[in-house]
Amino acid sequence: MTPAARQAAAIDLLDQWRAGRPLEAALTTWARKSRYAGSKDREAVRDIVFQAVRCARSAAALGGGEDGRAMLLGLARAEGEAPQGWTGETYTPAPLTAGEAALFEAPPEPLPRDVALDCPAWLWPQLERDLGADAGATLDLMRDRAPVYLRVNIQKISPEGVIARLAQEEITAIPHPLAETALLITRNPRRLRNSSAFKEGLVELQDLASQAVALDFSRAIPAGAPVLDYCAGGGGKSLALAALGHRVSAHDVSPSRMRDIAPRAARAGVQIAELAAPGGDWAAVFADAPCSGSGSWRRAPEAKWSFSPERLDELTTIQDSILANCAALTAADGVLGYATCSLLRAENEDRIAAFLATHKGWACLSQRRIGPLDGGDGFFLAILQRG
Ligand SMILES: C[S@@+](CC[C@H](N)C(=O)[O-])C[C@H]1O[C@@H](n2cnc3c(N)ncnc32)[C@H](O)[C@@H]1O
Repeated sequence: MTPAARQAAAIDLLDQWRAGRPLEAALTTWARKSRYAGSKDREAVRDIVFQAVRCARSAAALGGGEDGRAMLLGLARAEGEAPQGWTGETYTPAPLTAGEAALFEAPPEPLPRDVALDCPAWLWPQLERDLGADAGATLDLMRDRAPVYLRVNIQKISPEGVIARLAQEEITAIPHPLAETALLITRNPRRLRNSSAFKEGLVELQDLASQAVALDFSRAIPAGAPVLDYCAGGGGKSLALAALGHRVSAHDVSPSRMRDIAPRAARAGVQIAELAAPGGDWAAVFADAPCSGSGSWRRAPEAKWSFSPERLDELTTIQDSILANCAALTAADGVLGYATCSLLRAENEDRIAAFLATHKGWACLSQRRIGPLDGGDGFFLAILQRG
């Protein structure tokens, strides 16, 4: 496919997204129907679509409309160059109209700050308050794709060993100071899933901040302590904690979300029990609570635009009840870790304050925020202890 033909496909997919279709579903159907599209074409179309969604507000403002065509014109205008090859022939977009061509005759006018930062209008005052001096730089960074990190399974191999193994398959990775298990992939990240190191369970794909949070929680509890991972989902934190030597039991309100845990654990060479209805007194409970996901909007940019004040209210209620449930499962002197991948105080520090106000005998030992400026997703971790 030519670059213009890839853009035509992206325009169609963005129109479907604007009409309410989830991006992944639209991309999957397109890839299935477009037998002429090779793997490089599929990757390129996906990259264009995701970049346009990350920058949906500024792209629409610069492109003069909300549809996919206007969004791509807006992205092109931000780059300072009119799109090439839009002739209307051989599956390319129609030529620019006079009005569209005029957009490229003058430099773009300055946009309001929240539009330029591609932040939902209602959320900007909160994020500006919660992130303080880092608000602009954080949101600006989140207008681009996220770096790819892997977690070294240190039970099986050292980071240096992984770097050498991956180099044989032309994948380059370098350490990151935020987490000793983390390597940043600097070349050929898309090859990782097919690499022998991945297939042999020597590495997992996992964001830097998730790894830092697992390491922090592990350090806050006795070495090898059993852990109840109360919101285990696909098992990212369960696997990271198991690889740090903990005996992990996983639970999720939706057991089907845990279906990947068994094969991932088998690949990593660890055991993780799955509990439908956990009970008892746990010395360590970890709650990676459902949240806005605002710290990972680079990876899941649709969520940025579908998030709403009503959903935030729903989430904070769920987060409070998860904290209360986990507190009831924690033994005397036990430790409870509460984590989110949210940038919002309302889902983080405010939830801990509300918990402490209603749970006597509990103390907060530490709270840590990790931001995209640190290199990975945004994350929050509070370590609580029952007295
Ligand atoms: C942020 S995700 C977990 C991600 C996972 N820990 C990982 O590292 O891959 C949050 C999970 O919480 C689960 N969840 C939502 N409400 C819950 C509840 N009331 N009790 C337990 N789990 C819940 C969701 O099904 C979802 O899988």
